[in-house]
Amino acid sequence: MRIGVLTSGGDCPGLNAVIRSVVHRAVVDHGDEVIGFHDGWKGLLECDYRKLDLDAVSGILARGGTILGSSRVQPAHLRGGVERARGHLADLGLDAIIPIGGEGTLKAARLLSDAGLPIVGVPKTIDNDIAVTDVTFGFDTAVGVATEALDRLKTTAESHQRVLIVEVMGRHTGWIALHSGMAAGAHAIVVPERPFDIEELTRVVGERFSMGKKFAIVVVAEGAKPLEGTMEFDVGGTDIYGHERFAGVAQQLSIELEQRLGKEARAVILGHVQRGGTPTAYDRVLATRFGWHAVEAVHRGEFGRMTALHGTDIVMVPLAEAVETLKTVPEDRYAEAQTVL
Ligand SMILES: Nc1ncnc2c1ncn2[C@@H]1O[C@H](COP(=O)(O)OP(=O)(O)OP(=O)(O)O)[C@@H](O)[C@H]1O
Ligand SMILES: O=P(O)(O)OC[C@H]1O[C@](O)(CO)[C@@H](O)[C@@H]1O
Ligand SMILES: [Mg+2]
Repeated sequence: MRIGVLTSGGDCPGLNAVIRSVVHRAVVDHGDEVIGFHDGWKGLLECDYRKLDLDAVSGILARGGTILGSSRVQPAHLRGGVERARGHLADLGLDAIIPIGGEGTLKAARLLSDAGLPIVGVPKTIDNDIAVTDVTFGFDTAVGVATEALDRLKTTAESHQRVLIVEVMGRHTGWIALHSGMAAGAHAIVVPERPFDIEELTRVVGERFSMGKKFAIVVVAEGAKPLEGTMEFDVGGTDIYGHERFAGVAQQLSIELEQRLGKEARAVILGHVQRGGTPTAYDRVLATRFGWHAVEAVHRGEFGRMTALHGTDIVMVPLAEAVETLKTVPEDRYAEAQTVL
C-alpha cells in the first residue's frame, strides 16, 4: 500500500512519535510505502511531499514539533480544494491519508472522507478537548510544563508577596488549567467553561491574605471570560482562520485584582512554551500506539474513523462523532479541584 501522512493545526509534542510509528508499522511490518505531506493540508493541496523511510524517521521519537511542518489553511480554501486533493491522491497512487491534528483538522478530514477520500485520522492537541478520546497526546507534556512553571512561580510570588496570574493554553476548555492547577496547588483555577465572577475571585484571593498567607497563584485558561456585565473585558477579535484572537485574560485580571486587593499582581503568559520541546514518556507511548493503530485501520479499510483512547484500549471512532462536540471540563471535575485550592 501507499500511505500519505500529514500534521495540521498547532503543533504538539508527540507528532513525530506518531509519524515514526506509522512509518515503522507500515514499512517494516506491512511492506508499505509512506510519504509525508509538508505543512499540513497545504502540502496535500499543493502536492508538496517527501518520501518517509526508516532513515527519515530515525531519531525523532523524543523530538518536539513535527518534522513535516504544520500550517493553518483557510477552511474555504480547503473546501474548494477537495477535487484537487482527490487528483493528487490518484496521481501519487495513495491508498490512504493519515492526517494528525486537532478538531479543525478532524473536521477537514471528515469533509474529505465524506467526499469519498480514504482517511484515517489521529487526534492531537495539548488542550485535551477532543470528545471521543479519553486523552490526546501532548496534554501530559503541556501539563508538566505548566506545573513546573507554577512551582517556580510560587517561590518568587512568595518572596514579593504578590498575586501571580498565570495564563495557560486552552481556548475552549480548561483542562491544562485544571490539571496543572491541581498538580501545583494553585489557589484559584479559572476555566472557560465557568465564566468567572470577579467579586468572588477577589474574595477567594483576599481571604488567603487575610489568613496570613503571603502570596497567591491564580491559573487561568486563555479562553476564560468574566460573567457578562461583571467586569470590563476586552475579548479581542478573530484571525483570518476564524480563530478567536485573545486580548490577554491574565493581564486584564492582574490589573483588576491589584486594584481591588491592593496587592501587587503580575501576569505570566506561558504560551507556546507549553507546546514546545520533548514529549513526556506518556505522550510518546500514546502517540506511538495511535500511529500503529492508524496503519492497522488503513489495512482493514476502516476509513472515515480516527484512533481514540478508551480506558487503556485504542479503538477506532467515526470522525463524524469526533467533531460533534468538544470535551469540556465537567462541573464534578472542577469540584474535585476546588476542595484543595
Ligand atoms: N470547518 C472546517 N472545514 C474544513 N476545514 C477546516 C475546518 N476547520 C478547520 N479546517 C482545516 O483544518 C486546519 C486545521 O484546523 P485548526 O487550525 O483549527 O487546527 P486544529 O487541527 O484544530 O489544531 P489546534 O488544536 O491547534 O487548533 C485549518 O487550517 C483548515 O485548513
Ligand atoms: O499556534 P497558534 O496559532 O498561536 O495557536 C494557539 C492555540 O493552539 C493550541 O495550542 C492548540 O489548540 C491552543 O491551546 C492555542 O490557543
Ligand atoms: Mg482548532
